[in-house]
Amino acid sequence: MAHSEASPMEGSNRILEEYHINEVVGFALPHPLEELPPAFEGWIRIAKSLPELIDNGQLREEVDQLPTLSIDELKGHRLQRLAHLALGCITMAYVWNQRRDDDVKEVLPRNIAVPYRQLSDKLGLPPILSYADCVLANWKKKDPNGNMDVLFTFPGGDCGRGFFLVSLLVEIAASSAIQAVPTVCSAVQHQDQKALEKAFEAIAESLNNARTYFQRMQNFVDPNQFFNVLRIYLSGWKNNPKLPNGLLYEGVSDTPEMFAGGSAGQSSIFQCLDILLGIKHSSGKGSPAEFLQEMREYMPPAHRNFLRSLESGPSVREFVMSRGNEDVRNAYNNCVQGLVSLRKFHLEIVRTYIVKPSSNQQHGGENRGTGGTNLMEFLKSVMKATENAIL
Ligand code: HEM
Ligand SMILES: N#Cc1ccc(NC(=O)NCc2cnc3scc(C#CC4CC4)n23)cc1
Repeated sequence: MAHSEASPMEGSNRILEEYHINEVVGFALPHPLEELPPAFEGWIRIAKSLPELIDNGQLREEVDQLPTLSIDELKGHRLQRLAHLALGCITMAYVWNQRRDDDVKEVLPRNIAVPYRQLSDKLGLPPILSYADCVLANWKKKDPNGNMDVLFTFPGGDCGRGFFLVSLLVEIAASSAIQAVPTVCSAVQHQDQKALEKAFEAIAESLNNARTYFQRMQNFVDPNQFFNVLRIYLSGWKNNPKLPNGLLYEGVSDTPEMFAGGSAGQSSIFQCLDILLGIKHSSGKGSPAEFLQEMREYMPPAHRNFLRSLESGPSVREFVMSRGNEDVRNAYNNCVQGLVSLRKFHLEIVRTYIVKPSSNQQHGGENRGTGGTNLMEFLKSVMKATENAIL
């Protein structure tokens, strides 16, 4: 990671800003916009009404009647992120509609496919709803005392709101761990044991705090609504038997294309901490490491580059193992333990929200993760690899 000569804290803020990482909300988009220019009101109107339009069977008709708009008027990162989020939500609703297997659309009409691909290319994001869209950019301050709400959601009652907002709160709580990353790198570079111990302590505290937000999921999200409704709208068209060839983006390409469904493997927080702490996931064909690497392509480019820059720096873990004093080793282990306990709790959540509801289904089929892997094996492997990093 590039180092500035300024003081570690000032330098670290400047380094993080360069990678579009905010000191308050971390990888989340600070102050997302809520409105598009008047010409685009149709996109916002439809995206804001997906549950109603799907329920009364009007969604696809409304989308088909949209004019094909030029995105030239959509200036600036925030406006483009809002438009990308709105079109992502409309795309998922248009493809999956009322969730019946015989009701899937294999062609996305040109009036949204063309601007959606143009915005995706501008932003370096995939033309499918991603974590960067519906968690990191899908929020607003509801009132002056800081209550938040989502901008868009899907059928399933308050399930989408709870799922996206709790994830955002975890991201924001864990952002103070990211603030400490440049300080860790600088302390290793200067072999400053005390500074390194303090930075690790800040990371461990941040992860423990993030876990308390994680626990709110059970208050806000109903497992059956999540599994039977919301999950369908987050599904992608890569290795998905419901869209075996992928989705045809009319007016963009002549052949259908495959893109993976939304995944929190697209969360930069966890991947960043894995890299910093030297946690290696099992690799090889179809492995967790391969899946997580692929999910980086679905992140905003600046965040993808931050992870790459972190990977190219000196190994923090090597330094702790070879030169760290006992306090540094303990502080390092507390950070790893913080990630282990988050991932153990997450496994419990997945049992409640996926394994149990899916066993209530007739076919009781294998729980497919995004990207077609068996998700429990994936998550257990990721948790075990974290546990194995304890010194
Ligand atoms: C109802 C709640 C949740 C369910 C059912 C759930 C389910 C899953 C599943 C199935 C995966 C496997 C990969 C994928 O398909 O994305 C996954 C991965 C992941 N989830 Fe969740 N999740 C939930 C809540 C959360 C929350 C609140 C967070 C915190 C931001 C989170 C963070 C992650 C991360 C970081 C991964 C990638 C694997 C890892 O780094 O451990 N999840 N989750
Ligand atoms: N059966 C089944 C089955 C059920 C769920 C999944 N995967 C899944 O929901 N991934 C997303 C995810 C995981 N953890 C978290 S926190 C925030 C998000 C999000 C998001 C938006 C979509 C981008 N996520 C796989 C299989």
